[in-house]
Amino acid sequence: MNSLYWFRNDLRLSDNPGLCHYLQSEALLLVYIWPITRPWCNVNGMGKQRERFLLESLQSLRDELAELGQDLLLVYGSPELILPRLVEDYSIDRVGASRTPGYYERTTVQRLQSRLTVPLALYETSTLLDEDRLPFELEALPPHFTPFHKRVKSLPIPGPIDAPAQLPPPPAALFHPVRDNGVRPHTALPIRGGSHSGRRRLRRFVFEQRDILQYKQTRNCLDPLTGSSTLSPWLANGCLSVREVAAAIAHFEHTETANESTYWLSFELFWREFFHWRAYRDDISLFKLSTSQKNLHFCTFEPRSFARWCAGDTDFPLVNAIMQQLVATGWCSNRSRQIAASCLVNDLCLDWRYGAAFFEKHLIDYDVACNYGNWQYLAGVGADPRGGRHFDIEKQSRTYDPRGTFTRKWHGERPRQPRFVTDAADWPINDLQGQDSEET
Ligand SMILES: Cc1cc2nc3c(=O)[nH]c(=O)nc-3n(C[C@H](O)[C@H](O)[C@H](O)COP(=O)(O)OP(=O)(O)OC[C@H]3O[C@@H](n4cnc5c(N)ncnc54)[C@H](O)[C@@H]3O)c2cc1C
Repeated sequence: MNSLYWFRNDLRLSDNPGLCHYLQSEALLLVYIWPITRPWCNVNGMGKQRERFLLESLQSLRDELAELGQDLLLVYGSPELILPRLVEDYSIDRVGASRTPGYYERTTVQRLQSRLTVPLALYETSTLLDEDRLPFELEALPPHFTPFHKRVKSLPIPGPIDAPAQLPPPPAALFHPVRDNGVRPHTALPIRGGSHSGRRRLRRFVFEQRDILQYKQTRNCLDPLTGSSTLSPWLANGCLSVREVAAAIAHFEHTETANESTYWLSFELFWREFFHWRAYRDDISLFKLSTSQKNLHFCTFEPRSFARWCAGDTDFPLVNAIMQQLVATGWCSNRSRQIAASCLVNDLCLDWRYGAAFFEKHLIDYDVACNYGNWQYLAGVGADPRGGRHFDIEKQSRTYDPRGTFTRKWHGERPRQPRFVTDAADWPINDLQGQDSEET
């Protein structure tokens, strides 16, 4: 039997339950389809750092596959057009892929299913628990994190499965090298995509430097690699599985020590879990401005405010520094994301989705469920029982950047600008007043 496995957000060999279903095939075609980024909320394309991290993750997967005599076919286009063609060209009998949240992702799979002449199976590869292990139907998912966590926190999490020792050979196909986009990691975040780097970071954070023991105290640090785990880029691209991270924490707690911090890191993994299941359940409403009459979100779209926020040129030096860090490195801390998001929603009164789209473009850890779920939460239209969070940016600066080191490092101080500017050429006020008008 010939099989095709379509890698999506599961760019790894170890703990990949989807791939494991195809080890007995006669020939196995492994495919990755470059994500199509659609223009949305004045944002288009993928940021250079996000693209770089993804390309490195693909190269690393390809290197791992080469050791097992396999390769990865990297293609560009729509899955629903590409995969049926590959099925025909390579006489494929069955197709497998990981299940991923997201409305476009789901509708793409639906269209693909209607075009394929062979069965398509989807596997859960990105959550701690499988859907059939949840103690409720997805439709009855608790509305907020706390009741969700109470119901799932004691359930056994399946251990990660080993990488296959062998893979069936690929069919005779033309495999192209993974391109290099010429971008290097920023010196402030010198990390690379791929399972090897992800596992190294996990080992260091948990077992070697044992930073996990102070995580609860340091997690709000604005710099990467020194406060929080900074595992998100590998988790989001699937270079690391969330079960591998959970297993490493459990092993550390079992063999070394458990404290509030080790508990807190697992706790954060459940936030990720919650947002993933919410994204599956909420589908397209994850992208709606407001999800009910109760949480109608009043906002405007003032292009200049949005442009200033994106460029890190607002009247809030800390927000400017965060935005500079985000674009330069592709990452910013959870605290920074909350501050920047609150600024966009509450101080600039913009539609939260514009901010989410900008994050989507740049984050090397972009994850549709975590990004849109957290933005909804911040804007008070999602899973937050308190409804909307307005951060006092001055207070946040005093607490999290008391000496202004972070703000200076990322050039957050900008000359203040008038709140509204009117270009006399576009809006000749003097004309309206009947002064200085030129006869035409
Ligand atoms: C507006 C906004 C947008 C966000 N967008 C994303 C995104 O696109 N991708 C993404 O992975 N995370 C997102 N987050 C969640 C969180 O900010 C990042 O997961 C975290 O900053 C990653 O750094 P870390 O790995 O050092 O996290 P740690 O604090 O070390 O946490 C460990 C892991 O737990 C998970 N986690 C932690 N906090 C959250 C959270 N609030 N929600 C969901 N999962 C969490 C992540 O997988 C993270 O890697 C967003 C948060 C906000 C407020």
